[in-house]
Amino acid sequence: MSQQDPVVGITMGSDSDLPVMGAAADVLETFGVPHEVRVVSAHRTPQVLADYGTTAAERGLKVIIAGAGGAAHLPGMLAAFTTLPVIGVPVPNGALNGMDALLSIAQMPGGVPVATVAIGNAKNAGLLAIRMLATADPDLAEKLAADQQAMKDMVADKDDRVRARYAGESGFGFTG
Ligand SMILES: Nc1c(C(=O)O)ncn1[C@@H]1O[C@H](COP(=O)(O)O)[C@@H](O)[C@H]1O
Repeated sequence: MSQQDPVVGITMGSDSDLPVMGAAADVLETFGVPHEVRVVSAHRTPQVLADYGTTAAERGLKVIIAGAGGAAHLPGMLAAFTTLPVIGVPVPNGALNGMDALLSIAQMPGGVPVATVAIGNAKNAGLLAIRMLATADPDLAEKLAADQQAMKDMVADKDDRVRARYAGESGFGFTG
């Protein structure tokens, strides 16, 4: 397999999901994880979905991310066609703003698991895929650890600024 062969497949039910799903591609790009991005629909292109799911592992994919809105059957149907881990992203749209997609994706029958992230949180889907890959990739695990440390530093910074702003105002002897 060449260096550039995708190991993560990002799929979505429509190109209208792209503004949300782009965040998954962005985080994979940042971590240097080869990925592909496809529009695949359980309802509108069922045969393409079946082909994608059945060939994903033999094409070298390790994880599939699937985002869909409304009656979101894409992640579950992909999970039915493959043994690869599937991460579902409920895309917010329409009258129910993602609640429908969240329940469609999370409420899978026993035996066909789909990992589900929060409504619209494609970034976490990307990060979860990276965590899965990192279990067998020490370089990637190191990058994840550095990213986590940067987040800790950022929050510590915020804490410093908030504490400085309210220092001496608490009246409860708040010294932390
Ligand atoms: N939920 C699904 C599936 C599927 O689950 O296979 N295919 C398309 N869709 C969703 O329909 C919404 C509206 O799509 P359009 O914007 O194309 O009308 C999108 O959020 C898409 O994910």
